[in-house]
Amino acid sequence: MTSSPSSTLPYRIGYGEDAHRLEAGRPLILGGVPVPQAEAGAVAHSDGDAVLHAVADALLSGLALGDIGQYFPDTDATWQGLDSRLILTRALELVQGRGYAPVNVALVVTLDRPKLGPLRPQIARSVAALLTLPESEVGVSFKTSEGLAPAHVQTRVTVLLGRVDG
Ligand SMILES: Nc1ccn([C@@H]2O[C@H](COP(=O)(O)O)[C@@H](O)[C@H]2O)c(=O)n1
Ligand SMILES: C[C@@]1(CO)OP(=O)(O)OP(=O)(O)OC[C@H]1O
Repeated sequence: MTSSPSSTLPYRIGYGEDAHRLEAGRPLILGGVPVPQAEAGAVAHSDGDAVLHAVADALLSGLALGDIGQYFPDTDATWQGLDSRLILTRALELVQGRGYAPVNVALVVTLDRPKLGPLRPQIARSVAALLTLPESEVGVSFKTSEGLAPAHVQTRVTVLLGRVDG
């Protein structure tokens, strides 16, 4: 897959984003957490978890390892309905294999409805657990699109990667 020269920098920044169209009658999963109040869910090849896709892309980008579409092509039926927690776990393994680990994560979900505030602790806890980070190192923000993109979910993520000694 994508190869990058080995890095010895103490820290590296990663950035990722993902968007999915929303359609009625589908489940909405964000950060590995089902959103029970959602009237519409993501149209996607996998389970459509825009949070986990963006976090995984942020990890990969921090080390110039490409993006999740290269590792999990949406042309491959193997990944149909894939649990996106596996995508994030794979991205984390790749980063760890290069001698880095996430230090903290900041993510912003843009979604008009429903309100996600009540799920903030669950989403932070779920993402943190997948990254083996304390919950306090995962910042979760929510924004509406102010009606500009009502049938759309988007996530933007920054991650700080730190070199692991030894
Ligand atoms: N799906 C969402 C979107 C936003 N929130 C919270 O609402 C507040 C206002 O959001 P604006 O986009 O209008 O600035 C803010 O506190 C968000 O956390 C939400 O809970 N769920
Ligand atoms: C996850 C993959 C693969 O199932 O598909 P989607 O669920 O459609 O998600 P996206 O973020 O558009 O792209 C990455 C894909 O290759």
